[in-house]
Amino acid sequence: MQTIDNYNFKNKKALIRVDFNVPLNEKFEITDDTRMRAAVPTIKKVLAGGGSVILMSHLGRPKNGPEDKFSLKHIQKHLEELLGTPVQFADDCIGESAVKAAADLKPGEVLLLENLRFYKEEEKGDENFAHKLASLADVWINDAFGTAHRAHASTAVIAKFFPNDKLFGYVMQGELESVDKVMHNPTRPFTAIMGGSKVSSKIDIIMNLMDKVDNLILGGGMTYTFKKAMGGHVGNSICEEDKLDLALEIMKLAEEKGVNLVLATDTVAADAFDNGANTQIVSSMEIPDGWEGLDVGPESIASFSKIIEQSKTILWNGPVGVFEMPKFAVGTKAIADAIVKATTNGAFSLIGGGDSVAAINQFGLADKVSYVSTGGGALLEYIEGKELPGITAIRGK
Ligand SMILES: Nc1ncnc2c1ncn2[C@@H]1O[C@H](COP(=O)(O)OP(=O)(O)O)[C@@H](O)[C@H]1O
Ligand SMILES: O=C(OP(=O)(O)O)[C@H](O)COP(=O)(O)O
Repeated sequence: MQTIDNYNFKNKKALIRVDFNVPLNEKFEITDDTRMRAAVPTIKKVLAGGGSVILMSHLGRPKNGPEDKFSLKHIQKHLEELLGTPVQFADDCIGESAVKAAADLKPGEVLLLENLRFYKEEEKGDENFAHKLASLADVWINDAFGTAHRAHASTAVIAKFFPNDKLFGYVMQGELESVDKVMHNPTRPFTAIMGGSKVSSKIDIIMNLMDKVDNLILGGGMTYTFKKAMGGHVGNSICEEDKLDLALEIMKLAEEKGVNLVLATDTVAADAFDNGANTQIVSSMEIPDGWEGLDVGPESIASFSKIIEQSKTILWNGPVGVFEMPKFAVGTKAIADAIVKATTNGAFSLIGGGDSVAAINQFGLADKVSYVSTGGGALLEYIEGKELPGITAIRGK
């Protein structure tokens, strides 16, 4: 199989689908460039091999054609800094300016195309649009893991125009290797920590993990749906009343499959959803009226940490408290610390999902775990066992 490592890029134009969908502030400054930094090795590999690079990406979700706030020109300068080389910019992705800039591109040069989603054909997976993109280059590299769950023109449909010249980039390779290691070949014990606000948004993953993990730690807002289902009193805590039966079903399934399902036993309850709220530590089964659980308590932190530190494979998705407020970030920080400790002792740890990645970055611990995914929705769908169009386009079914 052709890979980015054995492909001969000499004098070839490589069209790389990257996920440069980075957050920008009101001054159009990049507030988190993780996805851009991740793409650098693939770009450098092509350049070092004597090829030229044409980068294409979406940014945000423009709905009505070109709009300055969604223009990729906002990231051009920072990309030049990351690559240490000039980056040309075409103000279109398929029109005359793109065609001319691509045709004039010399080995060693980099061209960034304008936002793909300025054309509705991108999200529609339009074949003619994909063909126009494909005509710009000799080889297509998909390195947009964060967008691999979208069957769009540039992420999937375009593959048919490169039957012998389609490759995964290093981001894709790294993500797939990490998830496969965790999901198909875990060293045991394997512990998954699932947090976040609702059980309904995590149910498919929980079910898929049930056949694979030894320990399943459930934290965050979803805890209270379980506690209520068990006959507890959850006060004002977030709780999905229509998912009580589902919670009981999950507990029963865990028992049948021999999975050690671990829920918080104590909770940091607050009298308001506010960093300045009054707090008290209470049993997760007995949260007083007028109070809501916003973080796990010290007893839960101790039991979660012990399990995590003894694990050899760890998957973490979703904060176990409202970590955006410092007062309720203690549990999530403790999880991160335990994962770092386990990793230092030889465990393989994969962190993914928008908010858990934001949390690990906020704590400055991203480089102390084995792998931090660049995918949010894409990673979750992959862990759920779904087929991702951006992967199938290259690997086949
Ligand atoms: N006890 C809680 N009550 C309310 N919200 C919570 C609680 N614990 C965590 N959350 C919230 O859950 C959100 C993350 O949920 P989710 O999107 O499912 O996670 P991820 O993005 O990591 O997949 C965070 O904004 C966090 O504040
Ligand atoms: O940021 C992204 O996904 P994520 O918010 O799930 O991490 C990707 O760039 C995909 O964007 P989309 O969800 O607008 O298709």
